[in-house]
Amino acid sequence: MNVTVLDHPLIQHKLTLLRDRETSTAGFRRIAREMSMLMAYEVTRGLKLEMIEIETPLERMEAPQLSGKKLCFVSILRAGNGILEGMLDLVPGARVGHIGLYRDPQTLVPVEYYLKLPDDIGERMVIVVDPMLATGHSAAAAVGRLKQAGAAQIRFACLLAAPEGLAALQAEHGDVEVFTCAVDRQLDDHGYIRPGLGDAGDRLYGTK
Ligand SMILES: O=P(O)(O)OC[C@H]1O[C@H](OP(=O)(O)OP(=O)(O)O)[C@H](O)[C@@H]1O
Ligand SMILES: O=c1cc[nH]c(=O)[nH]1
Ligand SMILES: [Mg+2]
Repeated sequence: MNVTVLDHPLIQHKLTLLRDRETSTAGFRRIAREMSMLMAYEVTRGLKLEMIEIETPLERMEAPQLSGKKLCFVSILRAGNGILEGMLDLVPGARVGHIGLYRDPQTLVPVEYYLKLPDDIGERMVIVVDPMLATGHSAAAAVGRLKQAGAAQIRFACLLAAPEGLAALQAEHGDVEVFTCAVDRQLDDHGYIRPGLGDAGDRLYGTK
């Protein structure tokens, strides 16, 4: 399976803080932002470079810069925004798309309510961000939409994944590389990741 677990000690330490039920809303938001900066560093590791000529204060030299069009983050609203901001701290020139999806609590089927993407998304590397990959239905729906819009090179970055969600995303979109900070044990009967961190949106925005 095309899955990378981000095992950097700082990421793992911060994930433990996020999981802890005692972590406040403000703390959760801050730590998610810190973690996503570290995640962006790992997810962008394979970006291509090209050499350009520059002048230092002392001499001319050839130096590397990122080649091609700027990458595009796509945030799955609303919880995706909790890890988008840290990624933008690290890659401030990135383009950003938004897809609004919520899981129907009874059926766990994602319902789309918003879509706004850059026109030229087909020419960019796309990194979809959402803290949770549970059943995988939201991620698969978002990736399907992006492919319809022409996106060809797609990665998915999350804080936590369930084995069931990874398998579902892989079955539908085997070309998508997934980056996650941990793969947890299982989903429960309500589609929550166990042991998990609870409802990411509610913890980010204090709605429960
Ligand atoms: O893999 P799945 O089973 O589809 O579940 C994961 C989705 O559930 C959460 O969003 P939610 O629907 O709670 O919406 P929110 O971000 O608005 O809180 C989460 O942020 C994912 O988008
Ligand atoms: O555990 C889960 C599953 C889906 N969405 C969440 O926010 N948490
Ligand atoms: Mg939620």
